[in-house]
Amino acid sequence: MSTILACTNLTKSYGKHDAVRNLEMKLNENTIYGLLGRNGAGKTTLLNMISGSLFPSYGHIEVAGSRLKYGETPMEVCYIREKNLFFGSAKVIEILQLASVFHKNWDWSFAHELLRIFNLNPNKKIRQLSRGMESLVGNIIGLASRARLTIYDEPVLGLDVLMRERFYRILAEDHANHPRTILCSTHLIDEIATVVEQVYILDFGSIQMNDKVDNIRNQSHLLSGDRVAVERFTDGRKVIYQDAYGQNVVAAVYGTLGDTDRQLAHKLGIIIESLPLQKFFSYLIEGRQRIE
Ligand SMILES: Nc1ncnc2c1ncn2[C@@H]1O[C@H](COP(=O)(O)OP(=O)(O)OP(=O)(O)O)[C@@H](O)[C@H]1O
Repeated sequence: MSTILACTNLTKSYGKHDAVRNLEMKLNENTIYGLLGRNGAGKTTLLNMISGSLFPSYGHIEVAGSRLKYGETPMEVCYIREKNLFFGSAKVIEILQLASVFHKNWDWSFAHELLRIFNLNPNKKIRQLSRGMESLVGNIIGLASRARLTIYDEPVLGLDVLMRERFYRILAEDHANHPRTILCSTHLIDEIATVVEQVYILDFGSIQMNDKVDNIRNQSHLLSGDRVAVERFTDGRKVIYQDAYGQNVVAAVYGTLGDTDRQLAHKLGIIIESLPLQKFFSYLIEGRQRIE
């Protein structure tokens, strides 16, 4: 599979603080990725660099094989920011008309269909929209642009659960018909897990892990039982988080557990449960583990 985006040794410093540090990222064509990280992890800084709005202190970015130059906006990228910079006095339709100029694969019939699906009046002014409706304008641009690389920074912010589900469903359906790469930054991992194939987890400006969602699901487990038994079982395994409650211990373990492992756990009185992705993400970040 060919690469649409490659970040090499990417660093962005503000004074002595590295918002992004020695970051490596490679995105394949036609894949949907999630970018996860807690507040201040460096997600927006990274996305601003990929979209050409911010220049790295070190390292470089290649989009579709070309190295991004200072001040250059990559033509293949459609970036939908967390905080849109739309003119308040412009109408929704005028914002879409402006966006269509910058994206050569723009699909007007799809854009009109999306306005209808999301109940947005094209003649309303941006300043008359609610926070969620404004997010929807950005989401429509991201979808209708059909760019080779679409980047969303928190696309469902301010959307109610119905609109969030609708957005993710349309994203998945449209991606199946018009494959392209989508990178979606979010805090809501469980919601996005139904559409993303792979996730990058960012913490303190660096990638903590990068894996397929299915692998994470199959390999993350929550063990609970007597402290001695759990410690014996987890010896030599990748423990991403551990907490004690008196004599009992709860441990989050990353790795494959085969039949023999499960039989041993049963013998030791250890209960094994699968770990929801959101919980895995919290444990990984709280335990500050890096999974290679
Ligand atoms: N212009 C700036 N000047 C100084 N520090 C900055 C600047 N922009 C970002 N930072 C710092 O860089 C770090 C990363 O910020 P960034 O906005 O990229 O995080 P984030 O993961 O997008 O957070 P959130 O999820 O809260 O939006 C933070 O510590 C932030 O304070």
